[in-house]
This record gives sequence, C-alpha cells and structure tokens, in this order.
Amino acid sequence: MYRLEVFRTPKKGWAVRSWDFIPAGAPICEYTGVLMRTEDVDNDSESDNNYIFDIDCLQTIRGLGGRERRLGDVSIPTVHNSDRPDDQRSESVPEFCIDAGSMGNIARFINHSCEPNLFVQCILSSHHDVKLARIVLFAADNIPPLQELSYDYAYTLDSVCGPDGKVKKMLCYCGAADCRSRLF
Ligand SMILES: C[S@@+](CC[C@H](N)C(=O)[O-])C[C@H]1O[C@@H](n2cnc3c(N)ncnc32)[C@H](O)[C@@H]1O
Repeated sequence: MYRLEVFRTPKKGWAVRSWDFIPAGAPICEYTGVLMRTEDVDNDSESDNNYIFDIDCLQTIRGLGGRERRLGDVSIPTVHNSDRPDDQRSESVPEFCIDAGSMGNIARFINHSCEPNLFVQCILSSHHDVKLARIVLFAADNIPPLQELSYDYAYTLDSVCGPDGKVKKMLCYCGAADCRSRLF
C-alpha cells in the first residue's frame, strides 16, 4: 500500500497526498464511514456535514466520477433510464450514503478536483446490491509523489440546499485550467 499523508492547504482545509509514486489503475483506499439512509441525513437540519458520500453506482458507471474523460475512446455501455426499474433511475436520489463525519478513514480528507487524478468505483464484494456498494478510489493517472490526490465529487450545480431550503453554493479552489468554479 502507499504511504498517504494528510496535509493542510491554504483554501481547501485538509488534503491527502502520497509519499510514493502511484501507478495508474492502482487502488488507493476505500471511503469508509457510517452507512446511513440518505433521507435521514437530509432531514437532519442541524448538520452541515462535509463528509457524506452518496452511493450512486449508476452515476459511477456513467463515468461522472472523472473517468469518462480519461477513457476517451473506450466505449462505455449506455444504460437507458427507461430500461431500468424505478429504484435504479439516475434521477432518483441515492437511497444510502456513507457518513464519514463522525467516523471514517483517510478518504474523508481527499478533496474535489475538476481535473482529478483518482476515480471512484462501486465495488460489490459480498452481495449484489448496488444500493449498498462499497466505494473505492483508484488512480486515474500515474501520480508522482506529493501530488495532491483528488476525485470529482460530481455534484450537479444548484442541487444542494441548506436547512432553510435555499440553494447552497460552494466555490471550487481546485486550480484546474477547466475548473467549473463551484463544487455545487
Ligand atoms: C470530504 S471533505 C475533504 C476534506 C476537507 N478539505 C477537510 O479539511 O476535512 C469535503 C470538503 O472539503 C472542502 N473542499 C474539497 N474540495 C474542495 C475544492 N476543490 N475547493 C474548495 N473546497 C474544497 C469543502 O469544504 C468540502 O465540503
């Protein structure tokens, strides 16, 4: 495994980098935390939790985690919404999420980038329920030592609301040339 370090950034809080070279395709770490129903997190008006990972395998398969751009000419099978059962349509809110707010591992400190060097994969190891998949981050590139690790959080802009029901916005400081300016 790679020697990962948490370090402080000027504008994004904590971040993660590796002391070792990481080859493209290598598994980095699993995103661990408390498995929660998304509705329970959304209804918790007190929380301003920055460590929620929605388990959305369909989004991952479609490559919104940053992988599609990198695979470029490799074809990814398209799954049409109308072919899916209701509970698997992409517009539906993921039923479960991983809450790393109170408990988790180093993955909770990995920041978003619009030009990430990691991608997300849903892993089914002991069952076949995509709603409860495990989330693992892999290297999308050869990553030199001490380069910040990042993945695409893949928020839809204006999709996040505060306890008052108003749309919340968060500026993105990833520094990529094609930065989308906001996380959400
Ligand atoms: C999962 S945490 C990542 C670790 C976090 N930086 C920390 O200090 O604990 C997600 C939060 O980190 C910050 N963050 C992550 N990526 C960012 C980015 N590209 N630009 C600005 N803030 C970012 C935001 O506050 C976001 O809600």
